Amino acid sequence: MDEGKMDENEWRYHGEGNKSLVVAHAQRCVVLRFLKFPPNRKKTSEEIFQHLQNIVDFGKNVMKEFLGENYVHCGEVVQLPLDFVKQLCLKIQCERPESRCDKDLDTLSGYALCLPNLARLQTYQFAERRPILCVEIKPKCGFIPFSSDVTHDMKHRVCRYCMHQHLKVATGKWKQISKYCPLDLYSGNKQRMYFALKSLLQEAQNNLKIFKNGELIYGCKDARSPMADWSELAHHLKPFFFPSNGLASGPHCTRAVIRELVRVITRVLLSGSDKGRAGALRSGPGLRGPPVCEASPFSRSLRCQGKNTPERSGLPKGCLLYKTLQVQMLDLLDIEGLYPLYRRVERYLEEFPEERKTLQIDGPYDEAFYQRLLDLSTEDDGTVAFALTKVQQYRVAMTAKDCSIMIALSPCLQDASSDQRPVVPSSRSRFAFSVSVLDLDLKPYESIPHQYKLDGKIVNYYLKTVHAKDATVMSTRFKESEDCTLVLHKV
Ligand SMILES: O=P(O)(O)O[C@@H]1[C@@H](OP(=O)(O)O)[C@H](OP(=O)(O)O)[C@H](O)[C@H](OP(=O)(O)O)[C@H]1OP(=O)(O)O
Ligand SMILES: Nc1ncnc2c1ncn2[C@@H]1O[C@H](COP(=O)(O)OP(=O)(O)OP(=O)(O)O)[C@@H](O)[C@H]1O
Repeated sequence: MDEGKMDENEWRYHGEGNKSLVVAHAQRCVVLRFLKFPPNRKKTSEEIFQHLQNIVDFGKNVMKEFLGENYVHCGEVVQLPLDFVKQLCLKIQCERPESRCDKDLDTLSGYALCLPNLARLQTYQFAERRPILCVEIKPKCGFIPFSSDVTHDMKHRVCRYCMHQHLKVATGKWKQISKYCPLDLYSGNKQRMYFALKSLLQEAQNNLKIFKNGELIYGCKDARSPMADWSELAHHLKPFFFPSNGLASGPHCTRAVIRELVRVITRVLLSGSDKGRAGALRSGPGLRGPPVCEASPFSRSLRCQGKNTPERSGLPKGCLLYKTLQVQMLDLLDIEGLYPLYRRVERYLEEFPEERKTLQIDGPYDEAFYQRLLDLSTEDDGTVAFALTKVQQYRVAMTAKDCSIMIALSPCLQDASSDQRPVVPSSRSRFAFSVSVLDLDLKPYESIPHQYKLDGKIVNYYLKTVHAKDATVMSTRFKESEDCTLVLHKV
């Protein structure tokens, strides 16, 4: 990229989250990722540069190690002309969802991250002529805490995502409770994974987006977004899954197309070679905690039918979901066990503020930082060193609980080789695919007290309002017979 000759008209708004905003180049397969801040939050250009460089270093030295070279794209920090950034900011403002406009794009430093556009197959530098479908999933935390520091029994039975849903609906963030449960997606059991993916398609919230040729065609910006339209989605997807077949339109076609999509995504999620050092964590967290969440409609429906709980995770060890789960499980103590250790580090820093640098609280995220994450002992010897290791592991785990997985699918031409990229078959076509992870920014040390308070709020709200009315909730969630229909489909 020639930073000297930047033209805002060559870039389009692509998407944003709570902390960054992304624009995509119209022709080339690259994006620029800018940081966002609340208005009046003054950060120097040097601080912003350092923040971005930390993101790159953390990706390179930690996440690539855990998740594997092929899945992680760190990008590089670029310096852009300030005039270009200001014009770009004005140009895209009207496309930003209102709910995200509480923060402004950083137009003062001129720094951004340049990354491959993961909504297209990233092995090519230039946009391919072949159509590309991309599914982005933010799976969230895939396990139930196993720590003995947990004080509410409910946290050992219902996962955080399912509990948090109720608070989110009560506060107006989303309109309705999703049937998605991360434990179903991470189960490795195909039926549970189908159910999880279908639930995401029904109620995408911020957990699912679909792009066609880099354009968002499915996803939900906020609670005011219109209801998801499956027939419109199927219309977009039909040429991918039934390319030369005159499948009639209508509900039958919609169902067939959605089913193909769900099957292909499941296969891709279960694929993968065992590269990366998540294995370094295998002797540690392992598969602990209950295998199902009591609030998941899938497990509830099995119980309704008098069937046993489904089997424990069958995720293949090489797949990205497995590796992500291993990193999430670095949260060995749960926030309840971690918070006192955070307080210990805080007290130490109050006494010796100059030590903040030595403790690598704000980086550098280098090889030494990575090596310390591999110490999985939970025996507290009362030292600051022990507390610090657990705090840093918690931050890394929280990062893995909030990252997104991008799956890019490109139809293979009949009998053509796929340029050595992996291929996934569907019933009427084949796709070359790539899987990547995004949003691997290490969670800040300062967010720990917020996590502690939020955890209490989520559990208390669930206990007070939902669990008390459990019988009612259960009957409403099971009015729709399709919950069971999916379970009964042969895989
Ligand atoms: O706490 P959670 O689980 O609600 O996660 C937050 C996300 O909300 P979600 O529940 O996924 O809708 C939240 O996503 P949204 O802004 O709601 O789309 C952010 O990802 C937030 O991370 P950060 O503070 O921007 O680094 C996330 O905060 P962290 O907890 O990961 O720091
Ligand atoms: N390299 C990329 N290629 C294509 N799209 C991307 C890329 N990076 C980010 N995006 C898109 O931009 C959106 C916002 O990016 P990201 O999730 O990194 O924002 P964030 O503000 O850090 O998120 P959060 O709200 O979780 O803190 C993503 O959901 C994704 O759709």
